Amino acid sequence: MEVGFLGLGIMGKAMAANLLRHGFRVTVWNRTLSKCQELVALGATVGETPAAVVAKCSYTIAMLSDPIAALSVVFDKNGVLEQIGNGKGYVDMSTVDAATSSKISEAVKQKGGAFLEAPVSGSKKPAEDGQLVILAAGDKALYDDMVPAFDVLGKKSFFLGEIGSGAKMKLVVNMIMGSMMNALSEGLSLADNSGLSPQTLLDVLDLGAVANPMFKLKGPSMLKGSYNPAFPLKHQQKDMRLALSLGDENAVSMPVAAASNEAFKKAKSLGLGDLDFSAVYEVLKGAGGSSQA
Ligand SMILES: NC(=O)C1=CN([C@@H]2O[C@H](COP(=O)(O)OP(=O)(O)OC[C@H]3O[C@@H](n4cnc5c(N)ncnc54)[C@H](OP(=O)(O)O)[C@@H]3O)[C@@H](O)[C@H]2O)C=CC1
Ligand SMILES: O=CCCC(=O)O
Repeated sequence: MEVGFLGLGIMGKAMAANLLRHGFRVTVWNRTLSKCQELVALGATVGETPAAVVAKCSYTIAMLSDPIAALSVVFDKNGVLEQIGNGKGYVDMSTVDAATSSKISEAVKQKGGAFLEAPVSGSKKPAEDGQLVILAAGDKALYDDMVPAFDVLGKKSFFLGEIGSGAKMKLVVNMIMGSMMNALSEGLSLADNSGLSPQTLLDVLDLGAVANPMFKLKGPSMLKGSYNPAFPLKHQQKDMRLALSLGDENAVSMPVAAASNEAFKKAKSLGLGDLDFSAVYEVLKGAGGSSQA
Protein backbone atom coordinates (compact mmCIF):
# COMPACT_ATOMS: atom_id res chain seq x y z
CA MET A 1 0.00 0.00 0.00
CA GLU A 2 1.29 3.46 -0.88
CA VAL A 3 0.56 6.33 1.49
CA GLY A 4 1.48 9.99 1.69
CA PHE A 5 2.44 11.48 5.05
CA LEU A 6 2.27 15.20 5.85
CA GLY A 7 3.90 16.42 9.07
CA LEU A 8 7.02 14.84 10.54
CA GLY A 9 7.01 16.16 14.09
CA ILE A 10 7.40 13.95 17.16
CA MET A 11 4.39 11.84 16.21
CA GLY A 12 4.46 12.00 12.41
CA LYS A 13 8.08 10.94 12.20
CA ALA A 14 7.50 7.89 14.40
CA MET A 15 4.31 6.92 12.57
CA ALA A 16 5.77 7.29 9.07
CA ALA A 17 8.84 5.30 10.13
CA ASN A 18 6.59 2.59 11.46
CA LEU A 19 4.70 2.36 8.18
CA LEU A 20 8.00 2.08 6.28
CA ARG A 21 9.20 -0.66 8.62
CA HIS A 22 6.06 -2.62 7.83
CA GLY A 23 6.54 -2.48 4.07
CA PHE A 24 4.35 0.49 3.16
CA ARG A 25 5.63 2.77 0.42
CA VAL A 26 5.59 6.25 1.96
CA THR A 27 5.93 9.69 0.38
CA VAL A 28 6.58 12.35 3.00
CA TRP A 29 6.31 16.12 3.22
CA ASN A 30 7.11 18.44 6.07
CA ARG A 31 6.92 22.25 6.23
CA THR A 32 10.58 22.25 7.21
CA LEU A 33 11.58 20.04 4.30
CA SER A 34 15.00 19.10 5.71
CA LYS A 35 13.23 16.97 8.33
CA CYS A 36 12.24 14.57 5.51
CA GLN A 37 15.81 13.31 5.19
CA GLU A 38 15.62 11.02 8.22
CA LEU A 39 12.66 9.28 6.61
CA VAL A 40 14.40 9.12 3.23
CA ALA A 41 17.16 7.18 4.98
CA LEU A 42 14.48 4.66 5.96
CA GLY A 43 13.18 4.35 2.39
CA ALA A 44 10.66 7.19 2.01
CA THR A 45 10.42 9.43 -1.01
CA VAL A 46 9.79 13.17 -0.68
CA GLY A 47 6.97 15.24 -2.12
CA GLU A 48 7.84 18.91 -2.52
CA THR A 49 4.38 20.11 -1.46
CA PRO A 50 1.21 18.64 0.10
CA ALA A 51 -0.39 18.80 -3.37
CA ALA A 52 2.50 16.80 -4.87
CA VAL A 53 2.06 14.10 -2.22
CA VAL A 54 -1.68 13.84 -2.84
CA ALA A 55 -1.09 13.72 -6.61
CA LYS A 56 1.16 10.70 -6.12
CA CYS A 57 -0.72 8.74 -3.46
CA SER A 58 -4.25 7.35 -3.24
CA TYR A 59 -4.20 7.82 0.53
CA THR A 60 -2.60 10.70 2.41
CA ILE A 61 -2.26 10.96 6.19
CA ALA A 62 -1.60 14.24 8.04
CA MET A 63 -0.21 14.68 11.58
CA LEU A 64 0.02 18.42 12.22
CA SER A 65 0.29 20.61 15.27
CA ASP A 66 -3.07 22.38 15.52
CA PRO A 67 -6.14 23.70 13.64
CA ILE A 68 -4.14 26.49 11.95
CA ALA A 69 -1.64 23.98 10.56
CA ALA A 70 -4.35 21.48 9.57
CA LEU A 71 -6.27 24.15 7.62
CA SER A 72 -3.18 25.67 6.04
CA VAL A 73 -1.96 22.36 4.61
CA VAL A 74 -5.34 21.76 2.99
CA PHE A 75 -6.44 25.21 1.83
CA ASP A 76 -3.22 27.17 1.10
CA LYS A 77 -1.38 27.31 -2.20
CA ASN A 78 0.07 23.90 -3.14
CA GLY A 79 -2.24 22.39 -0.55
CA VAL A 80 -4.15 19.11 -0.43
CA LEU A 81 -7.24 20.55 -2.13
CA GLU A 82 -5.35 21.21 -5.35
CA GLN A 83 -4.97 17.48 -6.04
CA ILE A 84 -7.64 15.68 -4.01
CA GLY A 85 -10.45 14.17 -6.04
CA ASN A 86 -12.24 10.98 -7.01
CA GLY A 87 -10.54 7.84 -5.77
CA LYS A 88 -8.34 9.68 -3.27
CA GLY A 89 -8.59 9.67 0.52
CA TYR A 90 -7.33 12.20 3.06
CA VAL A 91 -6.90 11.16 6.69
CA ASP A 92 -6.16 13.84 9.28
CA MET A 93 -4.78 12.34 12.49
CA SER A 94 -3.94 15.71 14.12
CA THR A 95 -5.77 16.77 17.29
CA VAL A 96 -8.15 19.54 16.22
CA ASP A 97 -11.69 20.66 17.06
CA ALA A 98 -14.77 19.29 15.30
CA ALA A 99 -15.36 22.56 13.39
CA THR A 100 -11.90 22.41 11.80
CA SER A 101 -12.39 18.79 10.88
CA SER A 102 -15.83 19.48 9.37
CA LYS A 103 -14.46 22.35 7.30
CA ILE A 104 -11.76 20.09 5.84
CA SER A 105 -14.24 17.27 5.31
CA GLU A 106 -16.67 19.48 3.36
CA ALA A 107 -13.92 20.88 1.13
CA VAL A 108 -12.44 17.45 0.38
CA LYS A 109 -15.86 15.97 -0.38
CA GLN A 110 -16.73 18.88 -2.65
CA LYS A 111 -13.70 17.96 -4.74
CA GLY A 112 -14.89 14.33 -4.92
CA GLY A 113 -12.41 12.98 -2.38
CA ALA A 114 -13.03 11.04 0.84
CA PHE A 115 -12.15 12.30 4.32
CA LEU A 116 -11.55 10.64 7.66
CA GLU A 117 -10.53 12.29 10.93
CA ALA A 118 -8.46 9.91 13.03
CA PRO A 119 -6.80 11.55 16.04
CA VAL A 120 -4.87 9.26 18.34
CA SER A 121 -4.45 8.55 22.01
CA GLY A 122 -0.91 7.61 23.00
CA SER A 123 2.34 9.50 22.73
CA LYS A 124 5.82 9.21 21.23
CA LYS A 125 6.66 5.70 22.50
CA PRO A 126 3.29 4.15 21.53
CA ALA A 127 3.72 5.83 18.11
CA GLU A 128 7.15 4.22 17.75
CA ASP A 129 5.80 0.86 18.89
CA GLY A 130 2.56 0.89 16.86
CA GLN A 131 0.50 0.99 20.06
CA LEU A 132 -1.68 4.05 19.45
CA VAL A 133 -5.44 4.10 19.97
CA ILE A 134 -7.10 5.50 16.84
CA LEU A 135 -10.33 7.50 17.17
CA ALA A 136 -11.70 7.66 13.63
CA ALA A 137 -14.87 9.19 12.22
CA GLY A 138 -16.17 10.24 8.83
CA ASP A 139 -16.07 8.20 5.63
CA LYS A 140 -16.57 4.53 6.58
CA ALA A 141 -15.32 3.17 3.24
CA LEU A 142 -12.09 5.14 3.69
CA TYR A 143 -11.84 3.84 7.26
CA ASP A 144 -12.08 0.28 5.92
CA ASP A 145 -9.38 1.01 3.34
CA MET A 146 -7.13 2.40 6.07
CA VAL A 147 -7.41 -0.59 8.43
CA PRO A 148 -4.11 -2.16 7.24
CA ALA A 149 -2.29 1.10 8.05
CA PHE A 150 -4.19 1.56 11.33
CA ASP A 151 -3.27 -2.01 12.31
CA VAL A 152 0.40 -1.02 11.99
CA LEU A 153 0.04 2.33 13.75
CA GLY A 154 -2.20 1.29 16.59
CA LYS A 155 -3.24 -1.45 19.00
CA LYS A 156 -6.92 -0.61 18.51
CA SER A 157 -8.98 1.61 16.25
CA PHE A 158 -12.50 2.83 16.86
CA PHE A 159 -14.88 4.00 14.14
CA LEU A 160 -17.03 6.55 15.96
CA GLY A 161 -19.48 7.57 13.21
CA GLU A 162 -20.05 11.08 11.92
CA ILE A 163 -17.30 13.60 11.37
CA GLY A 164 -16.54 15.44 14.61
CA SER A 165 -17.02 12.44 16.88
CA GLY A 166 -13.35 11.43 16.69
CA ALA A 167 -12.18 15.00 17.29
CA LYS A 168 -14.52 15.40 20.27
CA MET A 169 -13.58 12.05 21.81
CA LYS A 170 -9.90 12.97 21.57
CA LEU A 171 -10.50 16.34 23.26
CA VAL A 172 -12.45 14.74 26.10
CA VAL A 173 -9.65 12.22 26.67
CA ASN A 174 -6.97 14.91 26.69
CA MET A 175 -9.02 17.18 28.93
CA ILE A 176 -9.08 14.35 31.50
CA MET A 177 -5.38 13.67 31.00
CA GLY A 178 -4.41 17.33 31.45
CA SER A 179 -6.48 17.60 34.62
CA MET A 180 -4.87 14.43 35.98
CA MET A 181 -1.42 15.87 35.29
CA ASN A 182 -2.36 18.98 37.28
CA ALA A 183 -3.68 16.86 40.14
CA LEU A 184 -0.45 14.84 40.21
CA SER A 185 1.65 18.02 40.15
CA GLU A 186 -0.31 19.55 43.02
CA GLY A 187 -0.04 16.31 44.97
CA LEU A 188 3.74 16.13 44.50
CA SER A 189 4.04 19.76 45.52
CA LEU A 190 1.84 19.28 48.57
CA ALA A 191 3.82 16.22 49.65
CA ASP A 192 7.11 18.05 49.15
CA ASN A 193 6.03 21.22 50.93
CA SER A 194 4.50 19.38 53.87
CA GLY A 195 7.60 17.38 54.65
CA LEU A 196 6.78 14.15 52.81
CA SER A 197 8.88 12.41 50.20
CA PRO A 198 7.37 12.93 46.71
CA GLN A 199 9.00 9.65 45.62
CA THR A 200 7.20 7.81 48.43
CA LEU A 201 3.97 9.45 47.30
CA LEU A 202 4.55 8.01 43.81
CA ASP A 203 5.18 4.57 45.33
CA VAL A 204 1.96 4.79 47.36
CA LEU A 205 -0.09 5.98 44.37
CA ASP A 206 1.24 3.16 42.25
CA LEU A 207 -0.13 0.55 44.66
CA GLY A 208 -3.62 2.00 44.97
CA ALA A 209 -6.80 2.63 43.03
CA VAL A 210 -5.45 5.68 41.18
CA ALA A 211 -2.37 3.89 39.80
CA ASN A 212 -2.04 4.59 36.10
CA PRO A 213 0.62 4.38 33.35
CA MET A 214 0.91 8.17 33.09
CA PHE A 215 1.78 8.75 36.76
CA LYS A 216 4.19 5.81 36.62
CA LEU A 217 5.93 7.08 33.48
CA LYS A 218 6.01 10.82 34.15
CA GLY A 219 6.28 10.98 37.95
CA PRO A 220 9.95 9.96 38.31
CA SER A 221 11.14 12.31 35.54
CA MET A 222 9.11 15.17 37.04
CA LEU A 223 10.93 14.70 40.33
CA LYS A 224 14.23 15.02 38.43
CA GLY A 225 13.00 18.18 36.68
CA SER A 226 13.46 16.36 33.37
CA TYR A 227 10.92 17.29 30.69
CA ASN A 228 12.19 15.88 27.41
CA PRO A 229 9.13 16.42 25.19
CA ALA A 230 7.04 13.39 24.27
CA PHE A 231 3.83 15.44 24.28
CA PRO A 232 4.69 19.15 24.10
CA LEU A 233 2.99 21.31 26.71
CA LYS A 234 1.85 23.82 24.06
CA HIS A 235 -0.20 21.05 22.43
CA GLN A 236 -1.74 19.99 25.75
CA GLN A 237 -2.77 23.61 26.35
CA LYS A 238 -4.27 23.74 22.84
CA ASP A 239 -6.28 20.59 23.64
CA MET A 240 -7.48 22.04 26.97
CA ARG A 241 -8.54 25.22 25.21
CA LEU A 242 -10.43 23.27 22.52
CA ALA A 243 -12.05 21.00 25.12
CA LEU A 244 -13.19 24.03 27.13
CA SER A 245 -14.67 25.47 23.98
CA LEU A 246 -16.54 22.19 23.44
CA GLY A 247 -17.79 22.58 27.01
CA ASP A 248 -18.96 26.12 26.20
CA GLU A 249 -20.84 24.91 23.13
CA ASN A 250 -22.64 22.28 25.20
CA ALA A 251 -23.10 24.32 28.41
CA VAL A 252 -20.99 21.85 30.38
CA SER A 253 -19.38 23.30 33.48
CA MET A 254 -15.72 22.24 33.71
CA PRO A 255 -14.07 24.03 36.64
CA VAL A 256 -11.29 21.46 37.03
CA ALA A 257 -10.34 21.67 33.34
CA ALA A 258 -10.52 25.47 33.45
CA ALA A 259 -8.11 25.62 36.39
CA SER A 260 -5.79 23.16 34.67
CA ASN A 261 -5.85 25.26 31.52
CA GLU A 262 -4.73 28.27 33.55
CA ALA A 263 -1.73 26.31 34.81
CA PHE A 264 -0.80 25.23 31.27
CA LYS A 265 -1.19 28.83 30.06
CA LYS A 266 1.06 30.02 32.87
CA ALA A 267 3.64 27.39 31.96
CA LYS A 268 3.53 28.52 28.33
CA SER A 269 4.02 32.14 29.39
CA LEU A 270 7.14 31.04 31.29
CA GLY A 271 8.59 29.58 28.09
CA LEU A 272 7.87 25.93 28.91
CA GLY A 273 5.64 25.28 25.85
CA ASP A 274 8.14 23.12 23.98
CA LEU A 275 8.87 20.92 27.00
CA ASP A 276 6.81 17.89 27.90
CA PHE A 277 3.37 18.70 29.30
CA SER A 278 4.50 17.35 32.69
CA ALA A 279 6.55 20.57 32.99
CA VAL A 280 3.35 22.12 34.35
CA TYR A 281 4.77 20.80 37.64
CA GLU A 282 7.27 23.67 37.51
CA VAL A 283 4.37 26.13 37.77
CA LEU A 284 2.54 24.28 40.51
CA LYS A 285 5.57 23.63 42.67
CA GLY A 286 6.53 27.29 42.17
CA ALA A 287 3.20 28.20 43.74
CA GLY A 288 4.14 26.45 46.97
CA GLY A 289 7.15 26.82 49.26
CA SER A 290 10.47 25.00 48.88
CA SER A 291 11.01 22.16 46.45
CA GLN A 292 13.23 19.17 47.10
CA ALA A 293 12.76 17.56 43.68
N1 LIG B 1 3.22 14.28 20.93
C1 LIG B 1 2.22 13.54 21.41
O1 LIG B 1 2.36 12.83 22.42
C2 LIG B 1 0.89 13.54 20.76
C3 LIG B 1 0.49 14.54 19.89
N2 LIG B 1 -0.76 14.47 19.33
C4 LIG B 1 -1.21 15.50 18.39
O2 LIG B 1 -0.57 15.21 17.16
C5 LIG B 1 -0.26 16.41 16.47
C6 LIG B 1 1.24 16.47 16.21
O3 LIG B 1 1.90 16.42 17.46
P1 LIG B 1 3.50 16.36 17.58
O4 LIG B 1 4.06 15.49 16.53
O5 LIG B 1 3.79 16.07 18.99
O6 LIG B 1 3.85 17.88 17.27
P2 LIG B 1 5.20 18.55 16.80
O7 LIG B 1 5.15 19.92 17.35
O8 LIG B 1 6.37 17.70 17.12
O9 LIG B 1 5.05 18.59 15.21
C7 LIG B 1 4.13 19.45 14.59
C8 LIG B 1 4.14 19.25 13.10
O10 LIG B 1 3.24 20.20 12.51
C9 LIG B 1 3.94 20.96 11.53
N3 LIG B 1 3.38 22.30 11.43
C10 LIG B 1 3.18 23.20 12.42
N4 LIG B 1 2.62 24.33 11.95
C11 LIG B 1 2.47 24.14 10.62
C12 LIG B 1 1.93 24.93 9.57
N5 LIG B 1 1.42 26.15 9.81
N6 LIG B 1 1.91 24.42 8.34
C13 LIG B 1 2.41 23.20 8.09
N7 LIG B 1 2.93 22.38 9.02
C14 LIG B 1 2.95 22.85 10.29
C15 LIG B 1 5.39 20.95 11.98
O11 LIG B 1 6.23 21.29 10.92
P3 LIG B 1 7.73 21.88 11.19
O12 LIG B 1 8.60 20.70 11.42
O13 LIG B 1 8.06 22.62 9.95
O14 LIG B 1 7.63 22.79 12.38
C16 LIG B 1 5.51 19.50 12.43
O15 LIG B 1 5.65 18.64 11.34
C17 LIG B 1 -0.80 17.54 17.35
O16 LIG B 1 -2.09 17.86 16.92
C18 LIG B 1 -0.83 16.92 18.73
O17 LIG B 1 -1.78 17.54 19.58
C19 LIG B 1 -1.62 13.43 19.56
C20 LIG B 1 -1.26 12.41 20.39
C21 LIG B 1 0.00 12.41 21.10
O1 LIG C 1 -2.41 13.97 22.66
C1 LIG C 1 -1.52 13.43 23.32
C2 LIG C 1 -1.81 12.28 24.13
C3 LIG C 1 -0.64 11.75 24.86
C4 LIG C 1 -0.98 10.41 25.47
O2 LIG C 1 -2.07 9.88 25.23
O3 LIG C 1 -0.12 9.91 26.21
